[in-house]
Amino acid sequence: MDELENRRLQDLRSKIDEIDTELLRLFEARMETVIEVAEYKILNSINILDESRENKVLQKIEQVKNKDLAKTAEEFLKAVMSISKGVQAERFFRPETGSWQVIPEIEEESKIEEPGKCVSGNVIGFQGIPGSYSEQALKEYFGEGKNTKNYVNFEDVFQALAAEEIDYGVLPLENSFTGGIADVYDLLCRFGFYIVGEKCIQIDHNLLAVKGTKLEDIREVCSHTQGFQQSSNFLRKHPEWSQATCSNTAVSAKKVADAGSKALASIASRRAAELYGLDILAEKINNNPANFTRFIIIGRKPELRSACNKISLVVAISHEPGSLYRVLSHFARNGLNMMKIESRPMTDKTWEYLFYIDFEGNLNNRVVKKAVEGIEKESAYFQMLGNYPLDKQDR
Ligand SMILES: O=C(O)C(=O)C[C@]1(C(=O)O)C=C[C@@H](O)C=C1
Repeated sequence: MDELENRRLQDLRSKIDEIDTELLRLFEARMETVIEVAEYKILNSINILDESRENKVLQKIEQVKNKDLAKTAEEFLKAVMSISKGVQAERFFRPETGSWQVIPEIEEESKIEEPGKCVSGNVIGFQGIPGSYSEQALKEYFGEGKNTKNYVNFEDVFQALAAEEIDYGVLPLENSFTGGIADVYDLLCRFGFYIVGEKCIQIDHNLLAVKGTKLEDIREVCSHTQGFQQSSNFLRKHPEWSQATCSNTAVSAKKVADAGSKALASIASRRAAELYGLDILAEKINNNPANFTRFIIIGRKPELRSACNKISLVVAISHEPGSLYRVLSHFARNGLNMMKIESRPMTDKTWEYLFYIDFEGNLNNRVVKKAVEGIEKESAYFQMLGNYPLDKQDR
């Protein structure tokens, strides 16, 4: 190659370099835009694949002046759209559930109703029956006089939300004495719904029985497992009492009232005693006088408002030295306050764990967003559970 030819090649290559720089700038802009499109579509339940839009995009090849390039221009656009869909899928598609998921960062604040001020037509579900602590949390969060529906099991509340029978669900997530409520954590992951609020309530358990009952009449106590665990010191003083587990503390109070037998007692709330006409034989029998349960409000969609200052997410990390450290380093590096981390065994993988993490922040904040993106990249599995206003009693 003579020197002249060599120079010509160099010139052409530097022209290609300039074009590539420009192409990469445009590529980045397109990918950022298709991610925004995906976020919008997921939040509005619109399919990612839109063939009619793709056909419209392909019509742009008419703009190509060199008609010899029309066919390859079409291939180019098809490839770009294919890459775009790959980026959308990589970022948002969760193959394990077959659904799309978005970090709730683009919802416009003005459009969102605060769950506590939810429109009158909204129906709120809870587990248990009237007099349950879940109903108390519901009333304290949403206020009195709302449309409510109650369900036998925690899973029924999730199913009802999925079937659009209810708009929100209220569920206990953790107790200050007994810790996390495993079933609710597992259901949160399985259904992929969002936490949109929380309410902490003080739980005071009481020993209830039909009117005129004395302690020595009792043979059996019924309650929810949490009621038993949180009152274990009191129950230890009565080893002669057998224990019967009910799906809910209020259900146990109703059972005692229905049975009408002095041999039966229940551990439940003061309101349950009032509702089912029972006597309180012993007040505040919980081990810890400061016994709190944190309830979460779940919804089908994330609800991001400026008042949201607490984020919950779940991650699975790879079996590699330092992997948990790398996930947690994003909190330290970005100066974010981690409030809780709890591990739960993965149901389908023995000795592998999911980590539930709560920390302070709002997803519209650039630093928070950066940390969340970093954590997502570092994790083998990532699920955003929600960004919601912290209930101050949780501190
Ligand atoms: O415009 C959209 O709806 C997009 O999601 C973007 C896009 C594209 O890459 O242009 C990707 C997927 C759809 O099938 C259609 C078009």
